[in-house]
Amino acid sequence: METAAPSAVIVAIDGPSGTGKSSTSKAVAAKLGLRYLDTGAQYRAITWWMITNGIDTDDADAVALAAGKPAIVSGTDPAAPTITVDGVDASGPIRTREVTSKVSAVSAVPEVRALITDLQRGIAAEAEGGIVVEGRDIGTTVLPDADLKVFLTASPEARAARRSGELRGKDAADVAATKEALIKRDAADSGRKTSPLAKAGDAVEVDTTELTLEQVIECVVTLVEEKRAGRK
Ligand SMILES: Nc1ncnc2c1ncn2[C@@H]1O[C@H](COP(=O)(O)OP(=O)(O)OP(=O)(O)O)[C@@H](O)[C@H]1O
Ligand SMILES: Nc1ccn([C@@H]2O[C@H](COP(=O)(O)O)[C@@H](O)[C@H]2O)c(=O)n1
Repeated sequence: METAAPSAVIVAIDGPSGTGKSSTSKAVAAKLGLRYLDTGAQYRAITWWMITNGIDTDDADAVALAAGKPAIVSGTDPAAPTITVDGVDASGPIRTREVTSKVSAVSAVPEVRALITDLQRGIAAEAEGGIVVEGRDIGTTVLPDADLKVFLTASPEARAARRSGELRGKDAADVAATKEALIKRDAADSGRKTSPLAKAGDAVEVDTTELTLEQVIECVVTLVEEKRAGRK
């Protein structure tokens, strides 16, 4: 499926929640003139549509039956990524706590994964200059022939502190609750049967716990440049 132009580079960035996938991928894509795809936003979008349309997100059969109904469109400009559902801007609604708590159940449904995976492969194939695609199963399932695969990690403590700081300031109770929620989501994402969160065998693992965001971006940019140089 990866049929972009010969000079194009396809980069897959996977990892658990809060490891810095979105921030890193957007910045790397912007620096290198590549497109950017946030696949988590697509799973959040279909989850938001299920909730809005009264589908019980714990009922896998009902979710599977409805999965083909919403039209999900992702804009891949790293400076201004967009996501719409049936033509409606969903970028705000997909970030609510309700969607975050239900997205793992919806994304575990094989029919949902099949549809979203097709969508992702189509977007990658159309990105003539190349693309950075971030998610949980990009290197293992969606784009197994990606030119570069990166798997970001960070300690649960670092990830919770980052997320809590983002929400309301670094209160100890917030950090503990956030840590529990992200561990629970990672366990669900890693434990599902269909394309679970996993590091591809040929992915480069980068532990970001002690790194600044700028250092992680620089590290990935260097890895992409090394790949490009090796292809000349
Ligand atoms: N190396 C880092 N050091 C400090 N803060 C970071 C670092 N990387 C990312 N962050 C911050 O951590 C938060 C989470 O980052 P980001 O949204 O990029 O993670 P993610 O892996 O895409 O998360 P999710 O999978 O939950 O969407 C953001 O506020 C981001 O600015
Ligand atoms: N390739 C992917 C990407 C995401 N998911 C599911 O979506 C959830 C939300 O992802 P965020 O990156 O926006 O936090 C995530 O917890 C997964 O359930 C996925 O399955 N595959």
